[in-house]
Amino acid sequence: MSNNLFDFGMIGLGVMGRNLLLNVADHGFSVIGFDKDEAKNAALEAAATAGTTVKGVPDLEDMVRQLQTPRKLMMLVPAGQPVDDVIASLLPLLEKGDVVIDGGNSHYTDTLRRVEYLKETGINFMGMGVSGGEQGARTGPSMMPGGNEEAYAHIKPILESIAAKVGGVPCVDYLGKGGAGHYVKMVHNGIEYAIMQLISESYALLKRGGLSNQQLHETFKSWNEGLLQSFLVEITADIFLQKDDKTDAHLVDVISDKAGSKGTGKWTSQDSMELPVAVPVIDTAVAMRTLSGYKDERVQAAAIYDELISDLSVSQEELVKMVHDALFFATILSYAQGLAMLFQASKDLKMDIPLPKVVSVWRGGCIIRSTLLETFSKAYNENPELSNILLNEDVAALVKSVESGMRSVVSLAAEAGVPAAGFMSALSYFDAFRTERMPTNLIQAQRDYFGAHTYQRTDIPGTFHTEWGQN
Ligand SMILES: NC(=O)C1=CN([C@@H]2O[C@H](COP(=O)(O)OP(=O)(O)OC[C@H]3O[C@@H](n4cnc5c(N)ncnc54)[C@H](OP(=O)(O)O)[C@@H]3O)[C@@H](O)[C@H]2O)C=CC1
Ligand SMILES: O=C(CO)[C@H](O)[C@H](O)COP(=O)(O)O
Repeated sequence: MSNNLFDFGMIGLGVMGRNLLLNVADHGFSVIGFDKDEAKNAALEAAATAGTTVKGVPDLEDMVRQLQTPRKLMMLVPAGQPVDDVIASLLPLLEKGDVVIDGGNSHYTDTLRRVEYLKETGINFMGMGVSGGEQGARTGPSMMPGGNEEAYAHIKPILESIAAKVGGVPCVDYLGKGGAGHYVKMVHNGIEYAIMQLISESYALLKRGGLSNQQLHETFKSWNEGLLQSFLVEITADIFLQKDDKTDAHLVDVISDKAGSKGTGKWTSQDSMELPVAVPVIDTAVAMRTLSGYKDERVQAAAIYDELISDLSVSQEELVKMVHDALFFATILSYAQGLAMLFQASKDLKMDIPLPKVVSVWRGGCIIRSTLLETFSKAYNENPELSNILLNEDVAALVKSVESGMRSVVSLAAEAGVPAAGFMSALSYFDAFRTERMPTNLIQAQRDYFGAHTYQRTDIPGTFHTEWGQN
């Protein structure tokens, strides 16, 4: 700490802000945090590692005054109005050249608006996705910054030092212009939603097959040692062991089935439709969280319709094998859809998102980290302009190796009445994607029939209209 001035400041000392700031301090930087709640400032200082320089203050102006120039500041506050409020409070306190990073889950259009607005003041505003939750923030998150590349150079040493590392490579990189950082994080969360939905469907099938929580733990644990190795599979294995501290039950069995959401999955779906790019597994995951909230209707429907159509017609051993394959297949499809969306958005929204860097940054620290990302990394390094990873031959080989298990699971779920919308959506997307001629020629005929919307032919160039039904 030189001149008694701090290297880095944080606004918002909640779950993410506190942990990320402590992580920065652990890497030799002097840090100062601001939260109007004095208890949070005290908690920050109390949690600091011995020998590090960490201070919490309840006054924003006081914090800004104690930062080295050009100032390097991050905010980790709830998305939306709080971010605009923080910016408004900061503006009179900052100078040209200062760097302000919004590390929360802001919508990328808000970020774009803020970048443009702050450009006039000479303040470098960057939107950055942070992933890894509480633990990741404390020990090594994955970070997805976008915006002004020159401003990134000022904060790069700090971010690289605190990021998760895979093979010594930090899981942070400059990911494109404007709102690119938050766009990449939004799609990351869309993929997160999709994989979580698929894991929950795997759980439903295995549970219907009679696996106990102990067996579910063992199954997910062994999956995490193979092709399916990932953070989400790893924590799922742990979850099945957790006992409730209020009853004798396993905690998972007493948790309400209404799933929450803060919006990023929905934004991914909404934006995919704007582009447009098809991301049906993500759409399905969003829809299933929504449906989970309609508890009263589901309870009524369960009384009207027989929930248990039939038992599963396979042994537990066969079931575990085929669900494993289906989960692997559909997980690949979830990444494929999200990455295809990034490919298109990068061009259409002029963000120049480098996909090889995106998958590299996702390899460690983040919620969707998995061994599969190594394969995708290789695919994008071979061809950075790959529009869909399903077109890469290594990925195709993996997909083909588990395709039959995927088909068996969809049949089994349909037969037995186990809801598996994510799996079904993944397989249907795949079957459409690998189809040279979809049946959408009929839709074109219908559109032209009722609305004179015209159509193109397969044999003659041009646009055509027919007076239908006259021959
Ligand atoms: N939790 C997670 O796993 C992850 C969260 N994120 C994102 O990071 C951001 C922060 O999340 P998280 O740390 O979990 O949230 P918390 O609610 O734990 O913390 C938010 C902090 O922001 C402060 N704050 C709220 N409004 C303002 C304001 N107007 N001015 C100044 N400070 C304010 C709060 O202060 P106080 O309450 O004292 O007023 C609080 O300390 C969100 O955008 C979230 O979506 C991203 C990745 C993972
Ligand atoms: O960004 C995150 C992880 O990457 C946050 O944990 C986020 O809150 C998850 O989304 P949701 O609350 O909608 O499930």
